[in-house]
Amino acid sequence: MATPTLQVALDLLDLDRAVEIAAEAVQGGADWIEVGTPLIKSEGMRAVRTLRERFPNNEIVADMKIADTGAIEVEMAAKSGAGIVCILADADDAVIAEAVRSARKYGVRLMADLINVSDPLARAREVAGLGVDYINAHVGIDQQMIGRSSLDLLHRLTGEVNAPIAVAGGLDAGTASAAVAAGATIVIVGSNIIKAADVTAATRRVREAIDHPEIRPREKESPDAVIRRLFEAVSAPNVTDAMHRKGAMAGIISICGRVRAVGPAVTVRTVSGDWAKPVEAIDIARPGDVLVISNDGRKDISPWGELATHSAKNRRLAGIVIDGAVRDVDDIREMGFPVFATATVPNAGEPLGLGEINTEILCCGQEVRPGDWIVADESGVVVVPRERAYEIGRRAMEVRKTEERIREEIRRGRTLSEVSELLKWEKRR
Ligand SMILES: O=C(CO)[C@H](O)[C@H](O)COP(=O)(O)O
Repeated sequence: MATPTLQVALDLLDLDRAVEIAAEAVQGGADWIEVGTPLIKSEGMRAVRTLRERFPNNEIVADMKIADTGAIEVEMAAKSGAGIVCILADADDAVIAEAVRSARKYGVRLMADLINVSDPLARAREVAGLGVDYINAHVGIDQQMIGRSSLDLLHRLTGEVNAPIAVAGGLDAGTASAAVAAGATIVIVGSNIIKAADVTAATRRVREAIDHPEIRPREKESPDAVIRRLFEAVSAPNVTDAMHRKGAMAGIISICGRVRAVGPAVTVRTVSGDWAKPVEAIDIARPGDVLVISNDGRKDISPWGELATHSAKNRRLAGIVIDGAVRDVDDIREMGFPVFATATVPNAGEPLGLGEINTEILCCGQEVRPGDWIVADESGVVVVPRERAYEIGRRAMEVRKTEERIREEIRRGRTLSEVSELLKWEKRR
């Protein structure tokens, strides 16, 4: 088997950062350098020219995602120094045919990207027939976030298409290795290399994995276990970032300081400090659930205290979130159990049995339904609609990864303003 090609995808906005990251990736064993679509949109053909000059020994791939004017876009990329130009397989045959003619004229190769193609196998065969050089089994970044898999797409193509197959879409060392074992000859990795604090080490891990490919049995995890794993790895701020600043409860804090609670909500609506329903809900909740209680925002009476916390802890609940007050704070702190509340007050309520369990409630300004996911830490409490929990978990992980690299660049001496090119990207009016 020929050595597979490792292509690093520079999906960044800033050319200086892209050059630095590319250098580290090449040191780790990347063969081809892809000028990612965001970089091309941000910096234009200057990005292709610069990377060509800085990396004379590496193939430069221009991810133009061509949809129209095939000839001129291939010409631009070729004249700027790209050796391979990416076109959308979804483009009309007329666009692909023109791009192929232009590619032959300027001595470059074409890679057709199967992103969003409804019948990938049929289209892959067609574009290969039109003269495209490589087929890219690509699942795009937004598609990955809702659970689509590039490996699944790859499996539909290998051995069926008369062209070398590249694969892209959320690959890491493990999935890259499996992709080569399944027949991919070009492995494209973006996020899991370029967002790493140590890009060289991350590239090396992928290099090593694809040079010794193996099919590893995929871990069987339930959807809820995957969601929990994702949310446990991120912070509440990562989650609100992923939700475009939505989902955060207002005016609620952690009673025990540095604790976290992650889990699906069991909701409780109670009235005027009545503690019957909150305590009944402890027995209804499953281990790992978060009890989310609305007490009409009343801060003068506590429907929750130490004994309830003790009981919740015994039942292995993940935490308590209450739009209202709690008491016995010193005992709760001693238990170190995650309780999030809007106030503390020593007054107890009465067990009257008013209210409801597992209905939609409003908690600190956010609607919470049974089964919505809660991510709470010292920064606050975020509620994630249950139908978007997987997607938001994936997006929050990407936020976390992006911050890892930025943190590393700040550690190396840059300011946050420089790393994020603040002046360039301030919103123009
Ligand atoms: O073309 C792209 C997005 O449209 C990316 O370059 C490609 O998906 C690889 O990046 P990642 O590994 O982060 O998915």
